[in-house]
Amino acid sequence: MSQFDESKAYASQEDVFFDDGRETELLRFIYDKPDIDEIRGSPEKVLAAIDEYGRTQKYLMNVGEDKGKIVSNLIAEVKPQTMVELGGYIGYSCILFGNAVRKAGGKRFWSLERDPVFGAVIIALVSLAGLSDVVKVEIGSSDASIKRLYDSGTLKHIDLMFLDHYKPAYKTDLKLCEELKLVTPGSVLAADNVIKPGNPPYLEYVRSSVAEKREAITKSNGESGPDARFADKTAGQYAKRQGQEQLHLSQGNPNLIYKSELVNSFEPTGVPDGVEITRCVGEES
Ligand SMILES: C[S@@+](CC[C@H](N)C(=O)[O-])C[C@H]1O[C@@H](n2cnc3c(N)ncnc32)[C@H](O)[C@@H]1O
Repeated sequence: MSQFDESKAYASQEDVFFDDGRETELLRFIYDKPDIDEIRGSPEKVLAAIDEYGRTQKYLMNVGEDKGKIVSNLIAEVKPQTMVELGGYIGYSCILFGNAVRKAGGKRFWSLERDPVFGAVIIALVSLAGLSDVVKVEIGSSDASIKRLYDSGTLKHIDLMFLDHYKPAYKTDLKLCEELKLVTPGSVLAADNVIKPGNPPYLEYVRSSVAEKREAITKSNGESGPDARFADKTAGQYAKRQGQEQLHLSQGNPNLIYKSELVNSFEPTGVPDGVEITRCVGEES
């Protein structure tokens, strides 16, 4: 793993680090820039302006340059026709990966974001970056959005999925995608924040054998709340707006065979983190 370049570190993460007005402040920061006309139509310049805000103004919970590069390289390798991200925030990963999907010849990048204000910021910045032809933003809870897009025939298969939303929902949303056959052999998953704050239930699931997953179904207790292994802060991250979270319960498809590896990297602040890259390589009958 390469060293973190401290000169590009974001401001440190505060106790309250999102949903305090900084997301709309970011829009003003970018649109007030004297070179706004040169930023228009350039994904790279929009990303640079977001990074400048994160470094000089306030922390933003973006994937950042280092982990972003891992997923961008994966996009160049997988060449997804359709990529889905769970959790868009202000659109950093959406612009970075939507641009990479377009460059790789892909057709669609879906950003599923629950918060309507964050969703509006994503739409504004995607438009500024000139990516509205490839990127579509779906506002609503990820499980409901996945089902809605599937039911309408809009989303038929996921070639590559970036998971970066409510940590306890990584596993439950993956199982929903398996059940709907959106994730099948050939699909690839990239899960953020598997070190900070960590995601033991998700890592256990994608690293399990088919036999272990079949066995786990027989022991499932049908609870719809977050797994007890998550810290309270992680389990309650969105409690201000959501109250008690309800997770979609699905048996998924335990017969899918995954090959999974951790790639170590850094948060944009320089704090160590990692991305779990999981490839669905087959299905047992
Ligand atoms: C870490 S941020 C995403 C950062 C973004 N991927 C990036 O790197 O630029 C997590 C986002 O997930 C959203 N979110 C949380 N739970 C969600 C859910 N169940 N469905 C959709 N979005 C969700 C939050 O509102 C927040 O904007």
